[in-house]
Amino acid sequence: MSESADRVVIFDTTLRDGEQSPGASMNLEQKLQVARALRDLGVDVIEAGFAAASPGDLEAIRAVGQQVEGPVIASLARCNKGDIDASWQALKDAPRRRCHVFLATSPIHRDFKLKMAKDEIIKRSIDGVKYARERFEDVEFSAEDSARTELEFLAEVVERAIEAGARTVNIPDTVGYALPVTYAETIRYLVKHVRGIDKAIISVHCHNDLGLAVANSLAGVMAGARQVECTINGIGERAGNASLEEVVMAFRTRHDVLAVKTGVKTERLYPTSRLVSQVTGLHVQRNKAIVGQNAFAHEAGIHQHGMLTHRETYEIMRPEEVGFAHSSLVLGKHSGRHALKDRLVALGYQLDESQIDKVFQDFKILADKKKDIYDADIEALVVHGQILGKGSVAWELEALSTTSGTGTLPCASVALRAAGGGRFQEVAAGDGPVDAVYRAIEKVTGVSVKLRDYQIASVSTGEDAQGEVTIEVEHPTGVYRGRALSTDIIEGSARAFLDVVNRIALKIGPPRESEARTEMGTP
Ligand SMILES: CC(=O)SCCNC(=O)CCNC(=O)[C@H](O)C(C)(C)COP(=O)(O)OP(=O)(O)OC[C@H]1O[C@@H](n2cnc3c(N)ncnc32)[C@H](O)[C@@H]1OP(=O)(O)O
Ligand SMILES: CC(C)C(=O)C(=O)O
Repeated sequence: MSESADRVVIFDTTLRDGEQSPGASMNLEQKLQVARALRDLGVDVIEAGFAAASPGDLEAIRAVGQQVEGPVIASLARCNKGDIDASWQALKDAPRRRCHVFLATSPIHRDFKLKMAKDEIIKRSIDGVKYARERFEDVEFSAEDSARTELEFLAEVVERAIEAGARTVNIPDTVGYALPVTYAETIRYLVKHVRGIDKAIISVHCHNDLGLAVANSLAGVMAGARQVECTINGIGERAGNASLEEVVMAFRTRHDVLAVKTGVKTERLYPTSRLVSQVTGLHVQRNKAIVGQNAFAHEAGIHQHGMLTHRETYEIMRPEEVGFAHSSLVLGKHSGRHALKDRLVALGYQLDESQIDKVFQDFKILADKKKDIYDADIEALVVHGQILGKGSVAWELEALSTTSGTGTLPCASVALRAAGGGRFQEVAAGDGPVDAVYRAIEKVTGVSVKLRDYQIASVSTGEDAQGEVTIEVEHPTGVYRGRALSTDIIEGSARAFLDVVNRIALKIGPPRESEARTEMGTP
């Protein structure tokens, strides 16, 4: 851990305070998986749990302590021998370990919860830190509910904890009550009034009950704190803790003002966020800063136009910095012509201005009805007649029959009508009836593709339920998606395939006369 004055220690408590989010409990394997990801992310301290909470938590802390090398591994403990002994049991074989003891200091906790007078709090804190120091070199003391504690008393407790051997003194805003200005005042007060404060690192631990956890943490750092306790995705008790990714990216993006650094490899933020979300089952809201699905997505036309001219008009961070693949311009009802034109070009369409105007009009009508506009929707607007005329559908399904069953080779016979006139038919065998149909269509059209994804879903109920077939294929000219609805799943599969073939035909031009196909008489 660097000792330089501008280095902030990142103390991750996803596995302890984060796990206190209702429903987020993790088993040993899951804790190990997250701990390894936190190590790869580059955090300095991992609080792996509360050893006295349960035998399972003790074992998980032990496993993390022994198997995850690099960061300091911490266990939380109340100021009592049992909790500290449990922490020692968990961490005695860990190469880098910390015991984190805590005791509440605020009047409301003293009077109602602990029923202890001020002098008892001081004695219990000193005893706890000293007992922990008999085993652990590295002891942190937290004055729980610091933000609602009388400043003079808080300073006294902190001073005595440092004298007793605490190397880190944590000043938690346990219930998220502080404001940036008051929290900064508290930290400044301690810096000024606690004798021996320079022997310890001041730590901040902020909860998000008023949505101020990150702002308060930053204010604390600006006032002199050099450790931030935080969690991935901001998970934690009640409204959560300060979000690690937000704190770290604020330091990085506003280094001009905050002037501190961390050891976090920011490009690991997004993958770590995804992992924690999967393991805990706690979804990340779409508009969550840094790691939400919308964090680098732009829908409004004016913003999209800005992004197309210069990314920094609407982005203060690069998505790659936090492990996102790229920014996205999402097409929707607020999008403008610039973004639509850009997408059309990306999809391979060379349309003139009047054609773009027409697509734009149709696009706005569609966007009023449909929340998400996919590339396939844009392609459908262009392909299905409105822009390039009915004749742009190169192939239409005329007839289809299949045979399949146990012990027989699945076969299909497909007849298609070509846009330029003529009815063509082919038969083919395949691994199943759908595969046979696809091979027959390939033979008729001369368009050969690699199927990447095939999905069928029921879109209604009952015996006449419609099946929606969606497919994704790879062709030398690109990746295409097709979709079709039918009560007959083989027919739906054929139509989805033709949807794709027609998109490809639009790009590569109409079928050549020389292509080998069997023309049939019109019935
Ligand atoms: C702000 C925070 O996030 S603090 C961490 C909170 N996390 C947790 O509580 C999760 C793990 N906790 C647990 O599994 C259980 O609460 C245990 C095993 C630790 C304790 O369980 P129990 O012994 O049944 O006690 P219970 O939780 O009901 O009550 C807490 C007891 O600890 C005492 N206590 C609370 N904080 C402290 C402290 N920092 N130091 C010493 N004693 C404390 C309370 O006064 C109460 O004592 P009592 O039993 O003599 O009345
Ligand atoms: C134990 C301390 C650090 C805590 O979690 C809090 O006060 O919120």
